Amino acid sequence: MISSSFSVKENSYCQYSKFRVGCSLLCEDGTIFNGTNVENASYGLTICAERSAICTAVSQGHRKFKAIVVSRCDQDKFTYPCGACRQFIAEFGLDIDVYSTRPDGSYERGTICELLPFSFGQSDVI
Ligand SMILES: O=c1ccn([C@H]2C[C@H](O)[C@@H](CO)O2)c(=O)[nH]1
Ligand SMILES: [Zn+2]
Repeated sequence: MISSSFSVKENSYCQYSKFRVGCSLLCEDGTIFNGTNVENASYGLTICAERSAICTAVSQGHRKFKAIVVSRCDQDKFTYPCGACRQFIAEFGLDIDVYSTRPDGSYERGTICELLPFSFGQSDVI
């Protein structure tokens, strides 16, 4: 998962920010989907790597996810998904593990519930 997120990061389309992000999403059945950030000249249309991977997985009929691994740029620090992506991940389960990596392969982990406490979700609207 970590190495595949590193690899897919190279496909990042990020000519505006130059901030390359790669993401690997593990489904409960073991299938892995990858995603990168895809930027746009109309900046606000940019989609993050996390949402890109989730949309790919859902489009292929997968909805049950165990973990998501995110690798960003080549910075030597751990960073976590933006607020929009946290909300997007939480839609599919508050127990999903979120891993943040560093270029040396080290990682930190937290559940989406820890990253997005008091979240708004399906039970609030259905
Ligand atoms: O969780 C995040 C946060 C940012 N980005 C992307 C969006 C944009 O292309 C670049 C800089 O914000 O990083 C992601 O892919 N995931
Ligand atoms: Zn995001």
